[in-house]
Amino acid sequence: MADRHPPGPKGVPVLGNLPGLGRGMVEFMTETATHGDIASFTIGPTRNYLLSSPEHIHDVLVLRRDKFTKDPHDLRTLGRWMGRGLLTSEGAHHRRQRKLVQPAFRHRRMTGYGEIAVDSSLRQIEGWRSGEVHDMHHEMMKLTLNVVSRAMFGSGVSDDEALKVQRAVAGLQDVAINISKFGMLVSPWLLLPLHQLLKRGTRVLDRAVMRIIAERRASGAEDQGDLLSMFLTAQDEDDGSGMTDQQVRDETVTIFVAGQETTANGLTWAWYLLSQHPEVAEKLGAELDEVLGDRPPTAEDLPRLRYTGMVFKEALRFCPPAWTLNKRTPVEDVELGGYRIRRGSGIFIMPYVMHHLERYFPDPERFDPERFAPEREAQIPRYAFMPFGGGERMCVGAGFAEMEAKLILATLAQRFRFTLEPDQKVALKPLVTLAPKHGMRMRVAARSG
Ligand code: HEM
Repeated sequence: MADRHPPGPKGVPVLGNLPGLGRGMVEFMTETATHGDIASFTIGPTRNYLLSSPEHIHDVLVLRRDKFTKDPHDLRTLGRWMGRGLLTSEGAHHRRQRKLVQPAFRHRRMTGYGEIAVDSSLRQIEGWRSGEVHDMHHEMMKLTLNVVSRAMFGSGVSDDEALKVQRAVAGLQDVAINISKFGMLVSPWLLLPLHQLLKRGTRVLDRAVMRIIAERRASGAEDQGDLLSMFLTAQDEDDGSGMTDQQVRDETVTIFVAGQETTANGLTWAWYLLSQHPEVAEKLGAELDEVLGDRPPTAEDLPRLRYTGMVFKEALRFCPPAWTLNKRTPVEDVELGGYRIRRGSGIFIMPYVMHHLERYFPDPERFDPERFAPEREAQIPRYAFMPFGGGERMCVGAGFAEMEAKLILATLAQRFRFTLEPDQKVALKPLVTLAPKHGMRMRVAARSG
């Protein structure tokens, strides 16, 4: 096992590659991947590795998953307000929670969530008229928040109560992003006001979610077809135990965090890419006319909306909302690709980087849904395309997200065409998810009229 480091971009003394990263993380990582299947770089004293071969990724996420964890520092920071839900837990606790949460996303429950996605879309665009300009990023954020909230709480929770949870989660996400952004630059005590905001916000969120849980438990209502019902009645098949109120709270908050912005950004990029490729938008419209005519789509239509599915997959390839997985770290020294990787170093697995590798996606900067025609999709190796991650930490909501996004795409594209406003600047903003930096203002035109 070699003790030398894998190749990588040159850094500067003390700071290592921090200046390069500061100039743009997506660009830096894309360049780093050109150094090899395992490339290395440093952030201050910490050595980090970027994996860009499906084999190494499979090794870390699946074959030797027990040798790697999500970065404990990141888990602690997020856990302070998100608690110990699926995203922020590890080991036995994670495995148990995953078993309890997963059934809420089983196939047969999807029809109901699909109805919510279509109904919410129709309500949101009800007043839209040809010639109006809408910021599609803002619109998609609002829509997916509404969908996730209705799927979570069903109709048993008033709009007012759901809104309190939505606002509290959004506020906490902003504070948490600022803490991690400024945490690298200023001394910790300067961040105290932000930490206090986080504490206060968490109390507000806890009160709102706990009240909803208490009301639902007190009502004795059985399965109402929503995620909350599933969480409250979930039982561990080994010992029959269920989730405590705290666990239900943590998983609820996790679903709001993991399930809204990701889908919203995936859809926003899809609208942008469609606006730049009128021939694709045309073909999409033709499929919707043929399969649906004038009626709104349902989850049962999805197998026949093949091109719609290909368009969404290619949008996820081109601009994966989860552009990087949570950083992993080995729990002990390990060997990977002939190199010794020390315990505590950082391991980066980045869907964005994988999705733009020429060897798997020829001419990667070209938007081309035909890559996902069934016979061609079968040639793409697992982990070359990985918008939802992989292994036991793979997105638990992947099926939900795909169904929701395709139904939203179908509902809106059936009725409108979207053109980018000429003065709209388009750039990537890679924070927790890959957002558009300047919003996405688009002019709408009714298709039938
Ligand atoms: C296009 C939309 C989405 C994308 C691209 C996406 C992507 C991902 C990825 C890549 C991970 C793995 C992170 C890692 O391993 O570091 C993940 C985890 C997760 N996602 Fe999603 N997601 C999406 C939508 C959703 C939705 C709609 C929900 C719930 C309704 C959801 C719930 C979760 C949860 C709970 C986890 C943690 C799973 C675990 O660790 O066991 N996601 N997601």
